[in-house]
Amino acid sequence: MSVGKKHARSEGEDQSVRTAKKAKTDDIADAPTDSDPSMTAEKKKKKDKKDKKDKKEKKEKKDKKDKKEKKAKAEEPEVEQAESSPEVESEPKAEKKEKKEKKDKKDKKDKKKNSKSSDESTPTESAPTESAPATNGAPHRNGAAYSYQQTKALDAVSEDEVQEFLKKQEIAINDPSGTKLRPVLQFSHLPASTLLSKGPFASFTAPTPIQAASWPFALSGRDVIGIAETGSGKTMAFSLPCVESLASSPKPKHSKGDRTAYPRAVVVSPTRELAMQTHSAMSSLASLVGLSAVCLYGGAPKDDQRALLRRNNGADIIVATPGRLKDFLSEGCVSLSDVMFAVLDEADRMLDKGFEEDIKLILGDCPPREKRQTLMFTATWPTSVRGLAEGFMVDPVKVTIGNRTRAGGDENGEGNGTVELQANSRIEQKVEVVDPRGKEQRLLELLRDAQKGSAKNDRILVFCLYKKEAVRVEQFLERRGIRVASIHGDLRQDQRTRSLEAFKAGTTTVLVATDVAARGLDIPEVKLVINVTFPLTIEDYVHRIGRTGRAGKTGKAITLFTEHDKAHSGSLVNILRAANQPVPEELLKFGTTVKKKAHDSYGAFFKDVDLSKKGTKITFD
Ligand SMILES: Nc1ncnc2c1ncn2[C@@H]1O[C@H](COP(=O)(O)OP(=O)(O)OP(=O)(O)O)[C@@H](O)[C@H]1O
Repeated sequence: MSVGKKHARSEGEDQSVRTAKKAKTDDIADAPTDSDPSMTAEKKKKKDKKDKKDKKEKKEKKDKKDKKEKKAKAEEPEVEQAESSPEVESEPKAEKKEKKEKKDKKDKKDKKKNSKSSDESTPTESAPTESAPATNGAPHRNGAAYSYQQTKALDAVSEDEVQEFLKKQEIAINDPSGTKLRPVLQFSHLPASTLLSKGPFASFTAPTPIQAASWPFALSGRDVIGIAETGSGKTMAFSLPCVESLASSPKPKHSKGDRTAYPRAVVVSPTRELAMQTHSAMSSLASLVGLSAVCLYGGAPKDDQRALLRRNNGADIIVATPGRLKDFLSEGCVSLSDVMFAVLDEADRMLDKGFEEDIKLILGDCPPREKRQTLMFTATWPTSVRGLAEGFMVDPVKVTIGNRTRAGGDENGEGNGTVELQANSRIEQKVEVVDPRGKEQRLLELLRDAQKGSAKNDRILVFCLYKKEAVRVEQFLERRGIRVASIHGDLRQDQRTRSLEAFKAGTTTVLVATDVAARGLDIPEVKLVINVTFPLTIEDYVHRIGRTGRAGKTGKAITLFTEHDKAHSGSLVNILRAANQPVPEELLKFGTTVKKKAHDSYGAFFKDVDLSKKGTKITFD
């Protein structure tokens, strides 16, 4: 059994068992032992005294711990915080149990079928794609009238050409239902529709690999997990099927006096800026077929957003950050009961501890997973979230781009099928091991060097871990004459937006950011990313550097690595090697053991660096 599956079980099924167990232990702890008739008065007195002392000690300990936690919180690194209020996806218990049993049975069967490929993506190389897929014409379970029909143009492509494309683009598709849909190699391979007749892809030459491989499944109404490198067009990968799905189905009617907004699609993003960006992309597409999209995010007046919802007749699509969406849900301004299409963008971030409860609540407000289509996209897919993700989906098709399935392979070079973390291979990565005290000075040298001569207007993104650090670094650079702005959680939303706009427009060429800017932001022409302080996780490193080298372009990332970051040396070495990047000797000295993220149920475990991994470039047309 994979760790992912184990995880799924511990998150779902064991919940009731755990509660029952806890109740039992609580019973024992609270049992009034002094009711024992054999106890003498003397003994009882002694016991009372001891209990009092224990209680006092316990209280002191707790106060101390609280104080410590409070202090630690004040110095916490900057990550977008979720304001959670837990509630699980609501399903009757018996139904849930029955479904789970069925799923377990099916999982076992699928596992047997896929035993060669383990629980992860299987390269489709040897499996012929079908020219008449089983899903042709089948109705979507979310009620969408759209039906995916493989086009004659795609039928006409030879099987060799399809296989060549899958191999060259390192596309792996794992479909538990065994449907083998061909990737759409060209936009002209997509079925004709009103949306496509408006020419939404005029500025692109061909679908990116993640779009090519995931569209046929998503357009067929299937749940999809899409994993592809940063900057590879994942937004359009989920936007097109979403808009097609909505455009083909009538909007359900609600009573005239009902002022609640009933969107039919919801996209959840971890940060405000990413939500705004995704909203802008989806809105452009949706407007081509008369659909509307509204963005809901924190830090901006709710009244304005409420007014937008009303003006757009409730809006067909809502792109939101979890906190603000939850607010609107609890106020009754928004209901997700009509949602046919739910997307978790940056899915691993949305499913990790900070947002997990919010996501359970949001998806719990949508129709059950059997009646909606759920899509998850990301560039990084750590084992810890995989089980949880599948619990929100029905037989998801997993589409993975990149040679990620070889790590941990046997002596014949056969992979164990595990999807590995991978950085965009068009980014030149450099790591400098430095003295922590010299970081700011080194940053200044790097900036001056990178913006020499004709490169003086090149955009550079500088990442810090802490908000206070970002403020300090910004001031340090400002004092030395660098045109700089910053984006972090201590700024008001209008300040954050202004900084980002100035950076995008090129009026500020250096942007100092915390990890609120690490994921998803598509800023044109960022030439260089500098990590002043290493992020909390290696996944965040991959996302941070992924702000450069987007849409087929090249980019550069420089990381200042200090002894304080040595816990990350092993995973960083892995990432560098997989992308054929130089590994400095000084980095190796910190060790090459990879400490996997600790998990509540399984604890931390270790894995050696895979020195055999080689990266390959994915080409854009
Ligand atoms: N078919 C295409 N051909 C060329 N460029 C494309 C294509 N599809 C999307 N793009 C462009 O590629 C850029 C990156 O796309 P997008 O922001 O969706 O990447 P992403 O995979 O979501 O990245 P991240 O993992 O960082 O969130 C965008 O500017 C987008 O307009």
